Amino acid sequence: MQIFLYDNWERQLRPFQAIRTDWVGLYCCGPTVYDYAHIGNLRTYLFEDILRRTLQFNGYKVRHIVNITDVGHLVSDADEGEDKMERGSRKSGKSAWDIADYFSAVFKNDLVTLNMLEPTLWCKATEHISEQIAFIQVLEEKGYTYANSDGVYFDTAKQNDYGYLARLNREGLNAGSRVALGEKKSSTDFALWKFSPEGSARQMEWESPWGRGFPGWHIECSAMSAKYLEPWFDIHCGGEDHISIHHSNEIAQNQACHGTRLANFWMHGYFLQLDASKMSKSSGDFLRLQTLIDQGIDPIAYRYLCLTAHYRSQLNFNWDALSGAQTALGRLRDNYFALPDGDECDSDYLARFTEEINQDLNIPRAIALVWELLKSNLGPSHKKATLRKFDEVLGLGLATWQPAVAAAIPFEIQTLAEQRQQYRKEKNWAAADKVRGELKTWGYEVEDTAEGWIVKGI
Ligand SMILES: Nc1ncnc2c1ncn2[C@@H]1O[C@H](COP(=O)(O)OP(=O)(O)OP(=O)(O)O)[C@@H](O)[C@H]1O
Ligand SMILES: [Zn+2]
Repeated sequence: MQIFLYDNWERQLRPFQAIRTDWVGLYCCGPTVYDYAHIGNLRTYLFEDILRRTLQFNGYKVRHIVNITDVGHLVSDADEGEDKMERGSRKSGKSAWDIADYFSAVFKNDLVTLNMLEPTLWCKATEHISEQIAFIQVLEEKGYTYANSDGVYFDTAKQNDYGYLARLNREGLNAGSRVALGEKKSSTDFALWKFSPEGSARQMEWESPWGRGFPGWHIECSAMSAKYLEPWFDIHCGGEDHISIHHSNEIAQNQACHGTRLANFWMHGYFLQLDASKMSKSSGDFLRLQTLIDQGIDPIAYRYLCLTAHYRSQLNFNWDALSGAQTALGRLRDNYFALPDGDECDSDYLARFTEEINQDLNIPRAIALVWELLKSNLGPSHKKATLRKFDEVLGLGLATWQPAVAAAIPFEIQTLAEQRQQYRKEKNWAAADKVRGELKTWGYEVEDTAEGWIVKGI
C-alpha cells in the first residue's frame, strides 16, 4: 500500500518512493550531549522510531543513522557564544569528554526504556573531524567560503535559494540584523570551522588547514550522512526548531558540495510544550524520563501519550493526560493478556491499520482502531494476533508484557514465618502462636497447602 509522508521541502504530502532498491536511508539529528535529554527531545525520537517502524512494516529495510553532537553546538544556534559542551564542563567540573560519554549513555538508555529500535549506526561528531575538514575543503575550492578572524564561514549569498526549506525572507532578515552582523557578510552566514580563542586552550580542538579550532555544528550532519548514507538519501528528520537554521544550513552545504538537497523528504517532529513554551535543555526547565518514572509513571505510558497526538501538532504536557495514558495502557495490556494466543491476523483490520499509518503516520487514528478492534466481534485469538501485528509499529511491547506478580514478601516476614514453622516442628505451640499473632499484626498469615506452607497477605 502506498505510503504518503509530509515533506517540509515541498510543504505537502508526497507519495514515498525509495531512492534505492536495497535500503531506505533515514538520518535523524541526535542530541547535543551536555545535559540530560528531556521528554520533549524524546518525543521527536519517538516520532522517528514510529516512522522507521512504519517503513519496516511496509517491507523496507531501513538504514537508520543518529549522530551525537559532542562538539561545536554553540549556546546560540546563530554561531555565537560558548560551545555547549565546554560550558557544561565548566559548570560541572568534569571534562567535556566525560560529560559527552555520560549523557550519551543516559540518552541511549532512555531510548531503550521507551522501547525504541536501536539505530543501525550511531556516529559522533568528534570521531569524524577529518571528514568534516574534507567537506569544508571542497566548499572552499568551489568558492562558497570566506574566513574572518573568528573562523571559516559559509557565504549564503552564493546560493539563490538559500533557506528555501524554511521559506526564509533573506532580505528582511539582513535588513533587521545589520548591527549584529559582526564580521559576517550576511546574517544567515554560518560557521564551518571556528578558531580556538587565542591564549585559552579548548578541551576539544584540532589542527586544520585554516588553524587550530573545531567544526561548526551543521557540517557534522552533512559529512556523516554523506559517509554513511551517500549525499542523496531518502528521509532526514529532526525537531521543528531545526527547520530554519540547522537543516537549512545542512542543505546549503550539500547543495554546494554535492548538488543535492541532501534528502528527498524533510520531516519534522513538533514540540512538546511545557506551560505553553518549548521544553528545552538550555532553559533548564524540563522533565526527564526518570522524573516521570520517579513519580510512578510507566515509561511506556509516555510512549502511549505521544502516540495519541499527531507528530505534526504540538503537544502540551500535563500530568493528568499522562496518568490517563497510563490507565489506558493498563487496560490495553490487561485486555491483550486475557486473549487466547493465535497466529491469524484479521486482514480487514490490518488493511485499515496500514492505511492509517501510511497516511503520514496517522497514529492517533491507529490507536483508535486498536480500541475498536478490542470491542469488535472478531474471534479472541484473531484479535490477539492482529494486535500483536499492530504493535510492530506502535512498539508498546504488548507481547512481552506480564502482569505484576503478587508483591514480594518482605524478608523479615519470611523469616518470622520460618521461625513459626520451626516452633511447630518442636511442638512449641505457645511460641508458634505468638509468632502467628505477630505476623497477623503485620497483615500476613501462613497457609498450609498440599505442597507445604506459604506465607501470604491477609
Ligand atoms: N520541546 C521539544 N519537543 C520536541 N522535540 C524537541 C524539543 N526540544 C528539542 N527537540 C528536538 O530534540 C532533538 C535534540 O535536540 P537538542 O539536543 O539540540 O536539544 P534542545 O533541548 O533543543 O537543547 P537546547 O534547549 O539547548 O536548544 C532535536 O531533534 C530537537 O529538534
Ligand atoms: Zn543535524
